[in-house]
Amino acid sequence: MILVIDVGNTNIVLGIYEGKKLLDSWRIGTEIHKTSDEYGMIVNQLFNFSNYKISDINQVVISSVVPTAMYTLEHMAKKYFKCEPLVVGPGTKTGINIKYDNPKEVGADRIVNAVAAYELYGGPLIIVDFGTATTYCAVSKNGEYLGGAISPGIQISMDALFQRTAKLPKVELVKPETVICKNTVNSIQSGVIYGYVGQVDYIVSKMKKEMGDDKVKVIATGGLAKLIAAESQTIQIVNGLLTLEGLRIIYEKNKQGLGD
Ligand SMILES: Nc1ncnc2c1ncn2[C@@H]1O[C@H](COP(=O)(O)OP(=O)(O)O)[C@@H](O)[C@H]1O
Ligand SMILES: CC(C)(COP(=O)(O)O)[C@@H](O)C(=O)NCCC(=O)O
Ligand SMILES: [K+]
Repeated sequence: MILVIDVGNTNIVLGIYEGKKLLDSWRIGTEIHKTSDEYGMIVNQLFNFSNYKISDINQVVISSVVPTAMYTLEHMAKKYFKCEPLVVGPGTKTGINIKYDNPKEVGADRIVNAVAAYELYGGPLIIVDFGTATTYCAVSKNGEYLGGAISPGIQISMDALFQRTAKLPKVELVKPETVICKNTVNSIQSGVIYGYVGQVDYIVSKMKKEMGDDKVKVIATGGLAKLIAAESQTIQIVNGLLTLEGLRIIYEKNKQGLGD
């Protein structure tokens, strides 16, 4: 069994795979001040609760866009799982040819998503990941990572509105019935959610045009994917487990070189 860990700016998602099968997954908050021992104890409790043993795991695979948390989790893997974790980065085999100006600059989560989506659905495709930030990534028919776009995430857009105004409250991210709203709470929900749907459909349509292909598949993932996909005209597939799947596939591609 392997333990895969995806460290985002808001959440750390952990999953256990046996072969291709995801046995369990958990989501915990990303806290850069937590120590490797604290993370070790959280993982230990999650394992205990679900009746898994730390010793069942023969490899830990990590992708992170938060460097401090990555070092902490690497250390956690060494200390508690007695293994040298596979950390997605330069040198990791992915099967994806990165066409970014500087390939090292691309967030590991974006690469991992691209690996998963390309393997599961085939290219050409666009991945939209609704995390802390929203990322758009284009992958060609031949598996080239063409690049994409990054915008402020839905929750942080909403948080900024609350923080920088005197009278606007913090509201729940739910879709109001109508776009024209008659109270402040619904008006904010309307602007943020329908505005976001517009952003997604506009960017995806422009990306498709630049890719010069009508058969581009559009896959959404991340904490808030379902909310937007329900309203979007361009998103075709929602796969909330894309990053975990990508980590499993990357493990398969790299396991020969690992010491177990
Ligand atoms: N299961 C969920 N249901 C609804 N919202 C979620 C869920 N998981 C995460 N979120 C929200 O999605 C946003 C972050 O998504 P996530 O994909 O975990 O981000 P990151 O990868 O950047 O840590 C946050 O605003 C969080 O509150
Ligand atoms: C864009 C991101 C902040 C998204 O992270 P997330 O929302 O998943 O926490 C992350 O992928 C990142 O730090 N990327 C580096 C810059 C780039 O991809 O070009
Ligand atoms: K993410």
